[in-house]
Amino acid sequence: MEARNHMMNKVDSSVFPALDPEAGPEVPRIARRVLHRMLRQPATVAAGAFVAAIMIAAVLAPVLAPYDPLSQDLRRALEGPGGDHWLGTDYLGRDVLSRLIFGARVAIQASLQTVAIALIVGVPLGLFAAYRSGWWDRVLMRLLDVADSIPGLVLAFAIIAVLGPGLTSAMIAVSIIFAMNYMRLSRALALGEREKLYIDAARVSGLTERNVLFRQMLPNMAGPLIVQSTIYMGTALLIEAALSFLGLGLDIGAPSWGGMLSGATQWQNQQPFLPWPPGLAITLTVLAYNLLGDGLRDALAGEGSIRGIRERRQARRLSSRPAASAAEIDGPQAERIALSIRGLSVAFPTDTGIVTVVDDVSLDVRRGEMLGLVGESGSGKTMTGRAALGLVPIPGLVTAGSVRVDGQEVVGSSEAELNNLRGGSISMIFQDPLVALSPVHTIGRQLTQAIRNHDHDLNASAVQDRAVELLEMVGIAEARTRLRDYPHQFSGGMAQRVVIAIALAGQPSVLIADEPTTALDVTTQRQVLDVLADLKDRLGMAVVLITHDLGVVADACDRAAVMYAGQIIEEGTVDEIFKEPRHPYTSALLAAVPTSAGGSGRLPTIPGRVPPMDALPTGCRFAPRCLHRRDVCKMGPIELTTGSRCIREDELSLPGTTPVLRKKS
Ligand SMILES: Nc1ncnc2c1ncn2[C@@H]1O[C@H](COP(=O)(O)OP(=O)(O)OP(=O)(O)O)[C@@H](O)[C@H]1O
Repeated sequence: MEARNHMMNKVDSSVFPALDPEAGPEVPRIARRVLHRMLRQPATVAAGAFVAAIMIAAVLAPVLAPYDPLSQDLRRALEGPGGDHWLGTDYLGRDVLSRLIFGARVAIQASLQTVAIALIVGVPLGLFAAYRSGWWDRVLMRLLDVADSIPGLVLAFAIIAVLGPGLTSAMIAVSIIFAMNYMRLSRALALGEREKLYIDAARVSGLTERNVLFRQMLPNMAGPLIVQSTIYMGTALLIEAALSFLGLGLDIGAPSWGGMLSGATQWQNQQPFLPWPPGLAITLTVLAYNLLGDGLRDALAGEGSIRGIRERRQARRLSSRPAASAAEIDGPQAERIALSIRGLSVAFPTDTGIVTVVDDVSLDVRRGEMLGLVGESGSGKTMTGRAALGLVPIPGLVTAGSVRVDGQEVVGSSEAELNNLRGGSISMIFQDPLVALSPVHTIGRQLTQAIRNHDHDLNASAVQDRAVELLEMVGIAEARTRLRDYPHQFSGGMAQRVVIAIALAGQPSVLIADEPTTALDVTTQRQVLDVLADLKDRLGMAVVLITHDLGVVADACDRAAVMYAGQIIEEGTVDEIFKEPRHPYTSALLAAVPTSAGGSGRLPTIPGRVPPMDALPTGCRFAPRCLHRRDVCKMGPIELTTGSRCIREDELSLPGTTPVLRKKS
């Protein structure tokens, strides 16, 4: 609970668009843009105008209709179109135009009511099933499966049998069938939305379930639901017309398009024009509904989701914030910073509450610099690296802080913006190269694909040349020939070089290398580290080398940040960290590294284990394992002030070491 409160306090509502109280006004703006796009589609405009005209006719029927639609004049039966009766008269001498206008009322009312009932019933159930998941979802979906297995017509008859005959019962039956489809659609949409960061953020912030469902998720699902509704309106209208045609709808004399069509077919021989007005009204209205739905779908496709817009706006706002790092570091230094992380926290919702696994991490990595992010397993190194690319796995989320790559904010950026950033400004390589490469495509195909992703203008031979250049850059001999090889034809070290080459395709300024040498033997490790160090110098890249091996840090890095239980506990140059550690944890880690002095016997180990992230001690997180702990260490959180998170750093004189540097290959 404490962890949860702690996390909630840290949630910065400005980081999460969904929680932004100002997010509301985006919706009318999006609606305006969608409308603007629809107005540029002539077919959609014509369809919209037609539907609008029908709706106006339905509402104003008593004013617009020249005659009473029920008034009969048998002397003038079956007249063709003329001055008194613009669309002629039917077999009872009733004015066809007036009946058509009043018929629009029935058609519009039936379609609107049917769809409205279906939406009101189906969408909340679908949302609820997806959001709650678990047995709620299973029970609701099984019930739906049972209902779905009954043919629609049988189900409709069953409902009519219960409710009694008549148009209203029939349309309620149709509503229920539509509602089942809406339930499936909204569940599928909600399942997609539920996994997104903004929903986690909304949950974490303590918003009520109703608020999350209807204020956060529903607006982002509106597009497909509206499009589906226009299609169902047409279908409902057709069903109403068919029921009336068969005499199962309204009273036979009442003006409905289906009823008019039915009567007209009996008198078609005497008055061939008679079926045309209701027939055309039905066909054109259904067509207009569908065209409107198509146009709306196209217009929404150009827009993305409402959340996408909120995210873009948020990203703009974040990128207009002054960069803390730039403000804190002198001009020329600040310009050289390629990756700046400030107060980053990452959390995961778990059964026991929200667990913060990366807590208030701040780092700067300059161009041409390699920073070693070192720590025991589970200390939060990978999660920090992933957050830098906006790749925190679901259901984790960034709960606070900022990550800037080349000055561009990552936290709160939309997927589209992140996709531009990833591979371009920042790239990442992982531990096992063979998992990162597709086994069924040649290296050349994978490399050229990566190059094309970033440079669409290069022709085929330029792409090929660039692929060769990249392979040569990472030290692969006979590069042109090797482009035709598959990953299994490469050794582990060579495959890791290929992975690095692919990561370089977009000329990133920041490369996150997550344990890139762990899966390799010692000699190959050295070679891959040499490649990274060489690229960092030649290309001026900022490299973050994630590792649990201090030897690797000594070999390749300029600076190091030591992580423990989600926090950076010490930071400095490699020389400072190794020779004069200021945190007992760093010192204990160093004691476990082989030294140039050699020595006999077993290397010392650190007693105890890293505490679970949901049961951290108050005060210094390392205190329970620390040989230098005092009561003061347990009193409260300790800040990373002068490069160390040890409250006793001034009193302690901790032993360092001279690491064994592996031979350059
Ligand atoms: N999908 C997840 N759900 C819940 N917790 C997770 C998830 N992924 C990671 N964690 C937790 O986040 C914490 C940090 O994990 P992270 O992978 O960043 O550690 P690490 O220092 O990189 O460890 P390693 O060296 O083993 O990769 C760990 O406590 C881990 O249990």
